[in-house]
Amino acid sequence: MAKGKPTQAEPACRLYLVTPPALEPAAFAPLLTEALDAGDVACVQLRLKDCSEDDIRRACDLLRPIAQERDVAFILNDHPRLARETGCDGVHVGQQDTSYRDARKILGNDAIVGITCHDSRHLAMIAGEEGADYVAFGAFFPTATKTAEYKAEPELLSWWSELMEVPCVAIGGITAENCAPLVTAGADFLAVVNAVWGHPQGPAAGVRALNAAIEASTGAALAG
Ligand SMILES: Cc1ncc(COP(=O)(O)OP(=O)(O)O)c(N)n1
Ligand SMILES: Cc1ncsc1CCOP(=O)(O)O
Ligand SMILES: [Mg+2]
Repeated sequence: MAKGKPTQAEPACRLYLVTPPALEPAAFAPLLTEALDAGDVACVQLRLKDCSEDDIRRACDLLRPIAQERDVAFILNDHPRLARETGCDGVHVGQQDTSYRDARKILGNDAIVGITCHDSRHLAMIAGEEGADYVAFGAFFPTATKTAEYKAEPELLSWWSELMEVPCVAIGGITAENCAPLVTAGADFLAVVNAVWGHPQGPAAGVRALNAAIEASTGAALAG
């Protein structure tokens, strides 16, 4: 994930993979490799919940090179200090986490800092003005991965992308079957957990299905 909007050489909407909330790094490494070798992925977010800092460090040390060797940005959820310490490309922080300002102070200007904005134009405007590298909206669809308290609509993506340069990420229950309205509305990135790691034919099939759906929706949007 380069900082800023995708260039003309890049697809208009790209995949943003978020890891399952619990994983065993050595067992997960081949799955991550399989997913990243299956097609275009802009970014991987390591999102481990209920883990010690040492567990997160160990996971970063093993998984970060797999992404970075493939020019895929590796972003850590929730922990800006650990992100800096372990050589991640950036951090994702939510409204209850470290503030944007502190995360930026910890990581410096070259790092990617993304912010959860739920379904809120107001939160997104603040994040954009403060200098966030992307704003994340969701949940767009029902999800079993996280208890989602907010429900976002595709119009939020079209409003944002028509008005703002800062890229927007859509998250929450996104699958190859339901993603078309989000792509058409202007999502720069689709963030997914279960559609890839829970795909019945494995993560490579998940990445291929999502990229095919993104391409089909982008083609349809250009034609229409
Ligand atoms: C890309 C992306 N968008 C939203 C979130 C959610 O962040 P947050 O609200 O801090 O919740 P947790 O993920 O920490 O449970 C995200 N992680 N990534
Ligand atoms: C982290 C997060 N934030 C809002 S929904 C969500 C989980 C998305 O996972 P899935 O793609 O499996 O619905
Ligand atoms: Mg968080």
